[in-house]
Amino acid sequence: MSNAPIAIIGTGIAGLSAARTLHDAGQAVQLFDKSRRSGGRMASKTIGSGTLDLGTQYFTARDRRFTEIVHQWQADGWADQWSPSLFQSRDGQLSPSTDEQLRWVGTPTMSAITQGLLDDLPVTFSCRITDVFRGEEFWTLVDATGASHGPFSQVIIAVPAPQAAALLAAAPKLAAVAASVAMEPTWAVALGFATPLETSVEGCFVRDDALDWIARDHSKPGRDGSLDTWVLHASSQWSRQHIDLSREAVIELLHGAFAELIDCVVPAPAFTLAHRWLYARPTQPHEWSALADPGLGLYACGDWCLSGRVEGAWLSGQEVARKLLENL
Ligand SMILES: Cc1cc2nc3c(=O)[nH]c(=O)nc-3n(C[C@H](O)[C@H](O)[C@H](O)COP(=O)(O)OP(=O)(O)OC[C@H]3O[C@@H](n4cnc5c(N)ncnc54)[C@H](O)[C@@H]3O)c2cc1C
Ligand SMILES: NC(=O)C1=CC=CN([C@@H]2O[C@H](COP(=O)(O)OP(=O)(O)OC[C@H]3O[C@@H](n4cnc5c(N)ncnc54)[C@H](OP(=O)(O)O)[C@@H]3O)[C@@H](O)[C@H]2O)C1
Repeated sequence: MSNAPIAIIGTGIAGLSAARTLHDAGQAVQLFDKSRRSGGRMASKTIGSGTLDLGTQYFTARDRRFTEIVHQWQADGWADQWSPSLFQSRDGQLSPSTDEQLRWVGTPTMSAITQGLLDDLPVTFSCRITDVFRGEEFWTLVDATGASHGPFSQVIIAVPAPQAAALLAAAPKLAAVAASVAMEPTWAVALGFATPLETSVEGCFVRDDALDWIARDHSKPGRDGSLDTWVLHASSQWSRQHIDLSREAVIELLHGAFAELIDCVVPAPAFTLAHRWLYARPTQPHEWSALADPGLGLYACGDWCLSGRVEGAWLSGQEVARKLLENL
């Protein structure tokens, strides 16, 4: 066994789930991410004195192992339950839609969970990996500036499937599996109101043309900030149809759909923001858990290997770590 560390590309929940387990098993890891901080689709956006969850809104825990770790995160102060006043909207009709489902969020921000998992593990941010190749014994990564990183004993690719396919070129079978996964986009819009809206809605499953989900971000536990903040998610279909629209136009259209849906007066927002998630969710769940070529030392994990949700991403990271340790 070599002393070279294991490279992990991606500091979303899947990459960090794997990283933490490998580190706890005594393996040296080195993480890379193209963003400036961890979280990926669980990232939080800082707005003045507050933050917003533009991606993941909440997560559920159905698997026993994930339920246990979520309770650990709660004990660590990284996560808490969110019990919004839930509604649904169908054919323009808004109605209460209470249920018994436990829903969790990171506290005080969604990214607290990945920040907690990352802790002091070695990481290089703002580093987009473009090439992953193997020499006689070790792996080398090349980033978008042309700089090389390595040597590494093994590589885990923990990025959305369409981005993983390119990085898996050294293992054509794994690359083909990743390339077969279609992922849908989501346009997200945040609105901040100086005066709280006069509605009891805190979360709403929407089945209309444009919107898919709205949430009163401010109602989540631990959120600060002076504005009454809302996050609106467009449906996959609407997002695909409007993929190249300007941010301003998307804000105007989704703000309009929100004002029609909600049961109160909607004044002009004091603050607006739009974000386009190109690879928001796989079109369908899979049962791969994780991809592995142990002979080469190349692995892949991510939500797209399982349920397309936070729980699936974390479980996929666990599985990739298990497979890698088993083959050392
Ligand atoms: C709008 C939206 C709403 C959602 N809502 C929910 C929800 O309510 N509940 C739920 O359970 N799930 C939800 N999800 C899904 C959930 O966010 C994902 O399943 C989960 O976060 C995926 O984690 P991951 O680690 O697999 O991938 P990611 O979080 O995408 O992490 C991949 C990381 O890899 C980095 N990366 C990519 N390419 C490179 C490269 N070439 N070099 C270096 N770094 C790279 C990225 O910057 C990113 O940090 C939502 C997703 C979106 C987009
Ligand atoms: N926008 C994106 O890009 C997304 C990517 C990935 C996931 N997204 C959403 O995350 C939610 C996670 O699903 P899950 O963990 O299974 O949460 P649930 O709350 O259980 O929701 C699943 C699904 O069930 C319907 N639903 C649940 N509770 C209610 C309720 N009280 N009233 C009405 N409907 C409810 C709802 O789907 P429908 O098709 O039945 O409307 C929920 O979506 C999940 O919301 C993903 O969409 C987004």
